[in-house]
Amino acid sequence: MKHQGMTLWFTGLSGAGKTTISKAVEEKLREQGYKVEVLDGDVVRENLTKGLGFSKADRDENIRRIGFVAQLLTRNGVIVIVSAISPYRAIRDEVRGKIGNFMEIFVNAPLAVCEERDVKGLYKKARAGEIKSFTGIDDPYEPPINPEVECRTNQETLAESVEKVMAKLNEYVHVNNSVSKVA
Ligand SMILES: Nc1ncnc2c1ncn2[C@@H]1O[C@H](COP(=O)(O)OS(=O)(=O)O)[C@@H](OP(=O)(O)O)[C@H]1O
Ligand SMILES: Nc1ncnc2c1ncn2[C@@H]1O[C@H](COP(=O)(O)OP(=O)(O)O)[C@@H](O)[C@H]1O
Repeated sequence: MKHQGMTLWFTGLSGAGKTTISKAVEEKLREQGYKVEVLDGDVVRENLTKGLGFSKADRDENIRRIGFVAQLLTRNGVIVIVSAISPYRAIRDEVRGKIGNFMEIFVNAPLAVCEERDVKGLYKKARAGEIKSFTGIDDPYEPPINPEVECRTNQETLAESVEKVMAKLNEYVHVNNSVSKVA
């Protein structure tokens, strides 16, 4: 039987919790014996999409390239975890269409909460005008309309967010019985 994988696509503002939740999900999946690869916006921008900026055209190109790699891995039985702001709905829907086995996870926290967290100090810089086109400040974020999972990270614990993602993934695995484990 040909095994297919699945792409778990985490989208949301900077500081919403994409990396935190996706790392915890990655750990759980590895414990359970799944083949997992992680494509995190921050890391991917140092290699696969090095040189791209934050204009709409560059963000779309970033997402297309990430989507392309995710597509290749997904059709070869890997669970791909993508963690990228991916602020534009149309390009998220485009990669969803290409990948097929795709779960969109909206990591949702109000801008004020993300800004208060300011994990990397970037909101402060954006407010000071030192960074231009910062998502949520002077650049758009288009929330998903019908995501498979929504994690409200200002209202639920990390464990609850992780559980929601795992539960939805298990639904897919049981319906399709097609996500492969490491032999
Ligand atoms: N202008 C601007 N807007 C948003 N984010 C910025 C910007 N400049 C740098 N950064 C840092 O880059 C990370 C986002 O990269 P992504 O590849 O996820 O962005 S995108 O999906 O192409 O929109 C993002 O990482 P996260 O905080 O983990 O989301 C920021 O650390
Ligand atoms: N329920 C939660 N889920 C995820 N992160 C949370 C949650 N509650 C608080 N946080 C905190 O929010 C911050 C999110 O940062 P990060 O995961 O780097 O965001 P992103 O990858 O979206 O930029 C971390 O400091 C994390 O500890």
